[in-house]
Amino acid sequence: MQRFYLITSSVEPLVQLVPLGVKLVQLRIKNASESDIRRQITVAKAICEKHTAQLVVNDHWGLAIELGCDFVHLGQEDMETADFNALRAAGIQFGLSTHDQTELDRAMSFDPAYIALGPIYETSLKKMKWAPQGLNRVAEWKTQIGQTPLVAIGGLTPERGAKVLQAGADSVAVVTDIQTAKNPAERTREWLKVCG
Ligand SMILES: Cc1ncc(COP(=O)(O)OP(=O)(O)O)c(N)n1
Ligand SMILES: Cc1nc(C(=O)O)sc1CCOP(=O)(O)O
Ligand SMILES: [Mg+2]
Repeated sequence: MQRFYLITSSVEPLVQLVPLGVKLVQLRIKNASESDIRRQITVAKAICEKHTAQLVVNDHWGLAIELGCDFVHLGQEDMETADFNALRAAGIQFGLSTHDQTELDRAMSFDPAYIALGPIYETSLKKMKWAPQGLNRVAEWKTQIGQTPLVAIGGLTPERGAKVLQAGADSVAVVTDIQTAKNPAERTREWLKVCG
């Protein structure tokens, strides 16, 4: 699995960042109309195909099927409504969010392409009911899930990302650190270096 996992809130940053060598990208759109989400997924898919990057569509599994995407990310609430049979029939891989043991047990029963654990550190992106998981929890999750890839998310910076990878994560997912960087391209290069 790719060690650096870039998540953006819209398709626009992908135009600049994917050509830098980012190979795993999540489009995490909130609060847009369905037609605009459809447009953004279509553009993101074209950019990722051109640069041989893997696009992961967050939440919108129905549109992912409709638009011929091959990877989605689902949280625990998304899992309530997702049609896993339809996803499997369409050959779409899925990654699942987890925050505690109950969620991990549930998620593993779906045989996901990866398990995400968060928030590793405090995040300013969204209000969360879980305290920061910390590095020991990363190691514990990896021990439990074995060969299933582990994605760590929440409050990550390049410095923290290196420690999280060392603790056992296979991949580090990042939103705010790049979204709010003065120079997102420069910051992305830094991440790519840290993730080797
Ligand atoms: C890689 C990764 N991990 C976790 C999440 C969070 O998913 P979810 O809990 O469904 O929350 P939203 O992102 O939809 O607000 C994620 N998107 N990606
Ligand atoms: C979207 C999201 N989900 C999380 C989880 O724990 O499931 S943490 C998180 C925010 C990650 O963004 P940032 O890099 O901005 O902290
Ligand atoms: Mg979700």
